[in-house]
Amino acid sequence: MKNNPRKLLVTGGAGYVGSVVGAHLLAAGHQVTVLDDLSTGFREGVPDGADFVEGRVQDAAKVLDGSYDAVLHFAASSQVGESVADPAKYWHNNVGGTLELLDAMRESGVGTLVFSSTAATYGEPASIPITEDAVTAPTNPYGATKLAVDHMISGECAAHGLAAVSLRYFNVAGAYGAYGERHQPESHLIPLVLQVAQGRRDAIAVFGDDYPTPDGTCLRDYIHVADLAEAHLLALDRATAGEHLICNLGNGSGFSVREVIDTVRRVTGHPIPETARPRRAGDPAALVASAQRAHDRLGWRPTRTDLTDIVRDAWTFAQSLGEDAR
Ligand SMILES: O=c1ccn([C@@H]2O[C@H](COP(=O)(O)OP(=O)(O)O[C@H]3O[C@H](CO)[C@H](O)[C@H](O)[C@H]3O)[C@@H](O)[C@H]2O)c(=O)[nH]1
Repeated sequence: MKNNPRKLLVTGGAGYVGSVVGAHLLAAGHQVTVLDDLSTGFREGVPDGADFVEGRVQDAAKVLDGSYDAVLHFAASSQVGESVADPAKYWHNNVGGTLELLDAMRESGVGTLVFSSTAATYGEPASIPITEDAVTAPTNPYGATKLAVDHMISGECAAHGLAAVSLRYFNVAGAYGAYGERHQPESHLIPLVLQVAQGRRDAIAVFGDDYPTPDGTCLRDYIHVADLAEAHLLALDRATAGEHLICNLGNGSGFSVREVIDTVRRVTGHPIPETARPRRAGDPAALVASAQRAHDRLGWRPTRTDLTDIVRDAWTFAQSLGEDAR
């Protein structure tokens, strides 16, 4: 139990990362209200013990009644491909929604924000590992909208003394108890490979095997969602009035698409057939984080860095979903 329990609004707390962070906040003794419109989240994702308000981020003013200490903001549209096909949806939901949230926070006197940002704000990296000083040149509207929100938050910190931390996630994976990854449609590598192991797909498509990487497939920095959650609790404690701290969250090591597939083979015992496909548009060859700043400023160190452990937790969660919930 924490010595200073706080009253927190968690937007998007019925989604993958929001539900896991919400569960960690509750376990630490905080009081949590989840605001989620269930457009991509699930009612069962709202962590046990949280209050739940079904609504959009734009409804935050109706919830923030002057009694809240901080907001953790996860609600967003987050599919890269969809953002290319329907950019306006991303500018409305991610930028427009956050603008209204920031207004509501200012008007009700909430002085602390932890924001779910992304590696997609950097675009194609000039070098790896990627530090927070790297050029931000997003290659799709999803990344552009998240970067725009980071700029909006910086302005609030400078003008009105908001205490804010943006956490730039690399490839979030794994599960935490009853809370895990469940997108519809699914586009992320690990849940898709697990669907093959469950017999729900015939094979996994490998998007490109001619990248300049050791085995020709893309390298990504997979970070366990429970490690990610712990960084949010630290960010909440360390946020400082008037400062916008931006920290990358990753393990600092890259795993290839082939290594992920091999790990799923080992964990599940399934042969996992592959089909070679062309490169997916906009995929950088390698995205690996430097999380040095998160260590220095938040005191954060990931502890579940073994890909086998990440895949095993995701597999346990995938198997826990009933047929109708998949
Ligand atoms: O069926 C698939 C799905 C993915 N991949 C490959 O697996 C790797 C990981 O792909 P994901 O879609 O799981 O993850 P991304 O790296 O594309 O996405 C991550 O980075 C994005 C920004 O670049 C967003 O932030 C997104 O939310 C985050 O999960 C990529 O090389 C991709 O090409 C395949 O080979 N086959």
